[in-house]
Amino acid sequence: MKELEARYLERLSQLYPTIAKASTEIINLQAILNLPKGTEHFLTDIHGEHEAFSHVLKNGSGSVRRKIDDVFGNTMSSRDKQSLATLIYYPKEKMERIKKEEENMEDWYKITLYRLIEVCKRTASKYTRSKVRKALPPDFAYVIEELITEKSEITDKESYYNSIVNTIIRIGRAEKFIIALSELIQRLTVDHLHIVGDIYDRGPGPHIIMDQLIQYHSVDIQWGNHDVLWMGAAAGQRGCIANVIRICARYGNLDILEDGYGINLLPLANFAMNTYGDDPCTCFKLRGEPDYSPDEMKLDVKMHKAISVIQFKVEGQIIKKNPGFQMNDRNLLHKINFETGMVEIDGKEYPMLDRNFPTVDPRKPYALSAEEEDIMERLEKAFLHCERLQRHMRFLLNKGGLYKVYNNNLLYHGCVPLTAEGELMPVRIYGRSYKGRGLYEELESYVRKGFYALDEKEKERGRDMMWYIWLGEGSPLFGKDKMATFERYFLEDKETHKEKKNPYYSMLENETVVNRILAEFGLPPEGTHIINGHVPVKSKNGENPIKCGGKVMVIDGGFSKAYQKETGIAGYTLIYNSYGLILAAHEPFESTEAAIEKESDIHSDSIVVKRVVQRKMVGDTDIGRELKEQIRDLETLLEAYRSGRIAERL
Ligand SMILES: O=P(O)(O)OC[C@H]1O[C@](O)(COP(=O)(O)O)[C@@H](O)[C@@H]1O
Ligand SMILES: [Mn+2]
Repeated sequence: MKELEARYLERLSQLYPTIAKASTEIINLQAILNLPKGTEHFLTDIHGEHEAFSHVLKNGSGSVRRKIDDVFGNTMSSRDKQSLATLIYYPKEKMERIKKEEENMEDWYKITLYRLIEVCKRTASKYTRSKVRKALPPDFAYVIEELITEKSEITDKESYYNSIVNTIIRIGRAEKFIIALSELIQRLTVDHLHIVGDIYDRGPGPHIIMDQLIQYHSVDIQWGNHDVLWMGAAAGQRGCIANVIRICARYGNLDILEDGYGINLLPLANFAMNTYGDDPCTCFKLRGEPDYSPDEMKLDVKMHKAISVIQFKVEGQIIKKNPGFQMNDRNLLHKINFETGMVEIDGKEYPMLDRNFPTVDPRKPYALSAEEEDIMERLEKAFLHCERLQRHMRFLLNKGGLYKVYNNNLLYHGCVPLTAEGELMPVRIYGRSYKGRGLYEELESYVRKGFYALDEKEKERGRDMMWYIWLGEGSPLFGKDKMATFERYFLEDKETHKEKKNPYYSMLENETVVNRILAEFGLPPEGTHIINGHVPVKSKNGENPIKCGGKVMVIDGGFSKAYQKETGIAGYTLIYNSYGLILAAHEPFESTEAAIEKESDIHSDSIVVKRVVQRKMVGDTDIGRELKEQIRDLETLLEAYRSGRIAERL
């Protein structure tokens, strides 16, 4: 041990070779510990709605607006504040409009620059100089630093300031400078972003969201069931591929695959036209309001049906291959009587709403036809070899996981599967039983194996496990007894469509249970929270996202347009700044266009869930803990220098 410590100190002394250098670093780190904690932003269930996502990212769920309020208080009208906020969110677009209306642009530039610099000063004051410097846009780094740093030596600050601003305007750089300042404010307002799952499916732009996340300065992701579905598809798992395409078809979003990811769907389209040419495919009507011509609509519903039938077949094969999944009862194709058009489910007979299954051989209902097989082979290759998709999935793998413990909060997308008694529910994974945190970790390791395992068998298990995570009863990301896709397409009886939620969801007011979950993940019962998404909060029915006196927050972002329309669901996002936790309730997002034009902000209401007694500092956070460790190590090094154990490297 002593030897290890000596070696470690030697290494450290290479980085801090003198007493002076080690001391400076200790002082710097100590200074960081005493700064206010950075703002964390939590978003979930974005479901491909890239415009709404982008807006919430820009407004920091109300954080930018709060900064403006802090700086200008009563000295600015609410309208002006909103205009300034909109400018900060959409500087380029907003200025285009202003230029058309404003008569004296020079005055406008002056006032605006002054205002932006004030907001910028306030947002930057929470951080060290070095951190702010790293965030500065290179073109304006020097001048911004000048403007946002207090200059006690300069007595006539106003004229110093004015001369800089006048020069910027005179040489025609005002617009670029306004854009740079606005983006800097956005960048500094939120220090770290958490995405609590479900970036993909239902909306039109998940690939755009992924690109934005890759650019974002600091983010972690807790995978949602839809994200793992896409990961499985990218890994070449056929059940996942079929589901991904089915959901894209269902929402009129096949463009995501064709244009976004360059996956060729022509073979599927041809096959669908040939096979279901005269079939009205009434069970496969689209959801949402895709911008389609009647012909496009016709083609899409046929593709929707074609891929759904393929899905039921390949899923049947996966279920047979993996008896451990215990999903035999989800295999329903062999329960259809193709002559009478009845299907038997749980001992009851139901009439099928669709009776046209030209590719299903009643003797071998789960076998793909030769054409279907050919399509799946091509799709598998296309998913595996799509560069953009693979890049997006690698990002999910690198920045994400199934859960995260961060600054005393436990984050996951769905739930921790529980028994009816509120105990951790054991789930069998390839012959062994896991629960709670162990279950999470085992499943996550299989997801990674699905991409990286050398052993082909393990890799295949990993891939199949991704499909299971999407819809399995024991999946913490799904948290329901079954996914009733078959019933929802083919049976009229709504009772059969019901998917029963895991007992977890009805026990969130039970403090003993909640503490049990927290303890399972190594967290104490006090000062900690569970943050999850996945279940839309039906505010119309009086549902509340805050449970267990504020210990649990279910913050489905409610971004999904199709869901908003049907149930009046409100979305929630969460902010955790140095003063506490703030829940933001959102109204439906109309469009980026409206946000700029009408200056409407979808963030409507802020509910303070928890206000800390003492402002939280970096020293109180996880990073603070690491910094304190570094300080301790450096102090040991200092001691070694001073006692002569290690010589300075002068
Ligand atoms: O309404 P849709 O898009 O058909 O999806 C319904 C399906 O989505 C699920 O709710 C899963 O998606 P979520 O993770 O967004 O809840 C299934 O349980 C359900 O069968
Ligand atoms: Mn989900």
